[in-house]
Amino acid sequence: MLATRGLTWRIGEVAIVDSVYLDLQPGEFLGVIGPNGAGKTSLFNLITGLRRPTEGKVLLDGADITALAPYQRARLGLGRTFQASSVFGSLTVRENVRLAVQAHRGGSMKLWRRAAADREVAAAADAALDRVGLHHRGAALAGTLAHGEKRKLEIALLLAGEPRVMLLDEPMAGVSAEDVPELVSVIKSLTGDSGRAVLMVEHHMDVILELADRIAVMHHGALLACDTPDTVMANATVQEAYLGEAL
Ligand SMILES: Nc1ncnc2c1ncn2[C@@H]1O[C@H](COP(=O)(O)OP(=O)(O)OP(=O)(O)O)[C@@H](O)[C@H]1O
Repeated sequence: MLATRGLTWRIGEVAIVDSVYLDLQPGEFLGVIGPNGAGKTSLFNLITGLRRPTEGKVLLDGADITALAPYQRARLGLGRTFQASSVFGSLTVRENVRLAVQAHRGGSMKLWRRAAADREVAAAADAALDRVGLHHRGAALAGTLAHGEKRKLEIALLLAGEPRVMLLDEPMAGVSAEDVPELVSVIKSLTGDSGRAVLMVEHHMDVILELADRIAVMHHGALLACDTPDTVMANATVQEAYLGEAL
């Protein structure tokens, strides 16, 4: 579904991302881990098109999308979580999601069928809010949400774009321990239907182990291992890379 082929990003002589080959199957959940500075976010940026690789390719359904802009990749079904800055704090949660649905469907809405389109947008937004368990907070101002709720809203905004491949960059960041299990179950449900694939960077190993079908380990920009959780955890090279860090 999503693949990278020798994906490389150099700054001067330094390879921040070093010849990474990844394959993501439909319905698969791939966790990306690695010590701080390993290149995980940079890899994400290359896949979503925020950065252009020095070498290598990104493929979606076998088609080379390396030269496409982020919005073009999003249209093809590659979505990443919105950063908090793309949430309008002074609008309600429901209004934020409706805007995201509208932005996604924009071109197809003719003025004469405006009322019907509005109903469709509202229904899609409500479905996304239901999906992440935020329906009851629809009328709250987005700026007043707690961290865990904000992360859920970011996922709802992503769902509004109907992505086939979702990239989540540290979805647990800033979330209090008591909110983690609920967010994990929301994220778990994302691959449950429709063959949607998820690529997730996350520092919490317990979260990765609960969610991931396979784990890719990055170290100094390169892929150290990419395998089932059990195999990766038993890998001596991976343990060495994490020496001094809790794995
Ligand atoms: N624009 C840039 N210019 C120079 N160096 C950069 C740039 N972006 C990233 N780096 C460097 O590349 C390396 C990888 O950074 P990156 O953020 O991708 O790692 P990461 O694995 O996501 O780290 P963390 O887990 O801390 O978020 C780091 O050493 C970082 O300082």
